[in-house]
Amino acid sequence: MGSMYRASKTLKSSRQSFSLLFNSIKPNRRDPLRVGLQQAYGFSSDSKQKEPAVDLTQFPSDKIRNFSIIAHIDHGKSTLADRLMELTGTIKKGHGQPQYLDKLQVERERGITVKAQTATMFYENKVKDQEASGFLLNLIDTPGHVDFSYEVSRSLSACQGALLVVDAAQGVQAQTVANFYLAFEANLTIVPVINKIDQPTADPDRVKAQLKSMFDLDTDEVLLVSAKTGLGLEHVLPAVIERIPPPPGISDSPLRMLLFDSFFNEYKGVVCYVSVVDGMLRKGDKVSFAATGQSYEVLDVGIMHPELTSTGMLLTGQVGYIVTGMRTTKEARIGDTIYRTKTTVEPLPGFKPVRHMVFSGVYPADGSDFEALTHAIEKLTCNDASVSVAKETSAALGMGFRCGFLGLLHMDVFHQRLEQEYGTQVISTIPTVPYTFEYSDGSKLQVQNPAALPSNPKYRVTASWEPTVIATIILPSEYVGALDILLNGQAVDALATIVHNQKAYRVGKELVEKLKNFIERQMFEVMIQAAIGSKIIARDTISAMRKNVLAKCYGGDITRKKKLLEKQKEGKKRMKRVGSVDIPHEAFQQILKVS
Ligand SMILES: Nc1nc2c(ncn2[C@@H]2O[C@H](COP(=O)(O)OP(=O)(O)OP(=O)(O)O)[C@@H](O)[C@H]2O)c(=O)[nH]1
Repeated sequence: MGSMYRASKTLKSSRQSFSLLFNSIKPNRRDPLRVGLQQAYGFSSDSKQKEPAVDLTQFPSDKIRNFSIIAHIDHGKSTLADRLMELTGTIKKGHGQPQYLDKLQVERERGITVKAQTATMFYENKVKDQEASGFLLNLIDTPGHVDFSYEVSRSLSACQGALLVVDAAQGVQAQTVANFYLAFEANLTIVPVINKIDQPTADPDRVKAQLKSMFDLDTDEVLLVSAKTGLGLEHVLPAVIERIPPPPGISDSPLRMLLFDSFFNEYKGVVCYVSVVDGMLRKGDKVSFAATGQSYEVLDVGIMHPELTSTGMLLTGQVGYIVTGMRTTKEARIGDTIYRTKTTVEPLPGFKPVRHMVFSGVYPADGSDFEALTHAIEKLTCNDASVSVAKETSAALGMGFRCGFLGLLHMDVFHQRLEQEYGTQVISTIPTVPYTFEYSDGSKLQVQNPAALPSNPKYRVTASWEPTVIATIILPSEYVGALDILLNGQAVDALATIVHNQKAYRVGKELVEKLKNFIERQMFEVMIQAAIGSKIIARDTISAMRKNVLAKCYGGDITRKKKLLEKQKEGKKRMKRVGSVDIPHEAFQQILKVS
């Protein structure tokens, strides 16, 4: 094996080999935007097959850590990835292009990540008095916007841990929660990182408390950093190495790899991003894809460092790419298991199927360009497996496709990528959600295109459904009024309601008024209050029925009359304090119906 690598021939000790390895890896100076998108993905027409630059045999599983960077949008994932790549010499410091891994034009123009990107880094970890030890770290930078969460969940499948990045001023946000649960459900070790501590409005203590109360994360384990200034960054990679477990695969088991992403390259065909779960792979090996049953020879294999770098092999636990000469994108099914041909392996679980939220028609702006659009969509969906595509024809627009997306931003980005990366001008129809119609014969029809709804069906439509969301809304308590209704100071739980702060006063006032109409007068005064916490926001009173205690008191003994009235008042006070207010069942129904 050593004979395959120039570097490894001269190795004397592992310490020496590590520094040799470092010297053999030059920071990549290419500017992906300048050299164009195809090259940014790694290959160009004049790119010759390079000698393997890295000897991966020095990195058995226990020297590997695979982790994602996850966060809410704009909390600084890509900037942190930049700093970590600089720290490890993977890219040159001040390479002049912030958010290096955001390579697509659409990402640069919009300032958001839409594609997860992997970078392999080499890092020498020094623990106190021990000798420094070399590690191979695979970092996956993920998008923050909810429309691209499929990218996040796929990336997590190639990792054992995640850096959960939170903005020190904004604190925990919606996608922090969603991404935390994605990582948690995938059983990953979570390393909490509070970023942007350089901001004047940063409040790391508040954010730490949020991380503790919402996710039960240990506040002592939270790293405080500024990806902008570099403050605290030296603690990140040692924490990754100490806390995140190495990949669990078995090196002497038959090869099993997970295909977790892919893209189409004009010169090489389909390039597959893989994570090696068990066994090892070398260039020239024959591999089969479980879902398609197709077999190929591995023509090139390597790592993303951060551009594609041939290594001639991939070992258990490593993340990299393979080229097999696959020409059609349909052959690469994301989530597929790749194994050595003529061996039998248990397929990996793959990914949950995508649920498309919006559908729209995509047609060539010039009707005659249908073929060009077909090719462009085929290639782009190779790099974005979350889009569904089905051919359709419109009387007005000719031949086109009905595409399913995860959201409106996803749809917009897809159109922009078709235009920018493949020069295809498209017309897209008004986006719609999928509807289900039930007919009088009991049959059901799912309609993703308004034009596909039969205008004169044989059977009557008896019911129609549109998608509904059962949602849990998590928001800071100051935005919610927990509106209690109190009768004589006692909360009536059945009437408590959660409303938006802005509506709380109106709703409280209305409920109090209605209660006044529906509750009958009691022997004592009834105070009706609407409250948010301890604050009373609306109030009214139902006066007491008055028993004529003076009825039998003839004559004009004013002192006795006063005494009787005082006694009555005292009794009512006591009743008001201890007595329960009688709300008839029907009154409840009426109040709730009206409210
Ligand atoms: N002040 C300050 N700004 C930062 C820091 N880290 C990142 N930023 C800025 O925050 C903005 C967003 O940073 P990105 O790295 O693109 O954030 P992201 O999480 O990758 O964004 P998405 O991938 O689109 O979700 C940029 O303007 C960064 O310059 C930091 O530590 N301090």
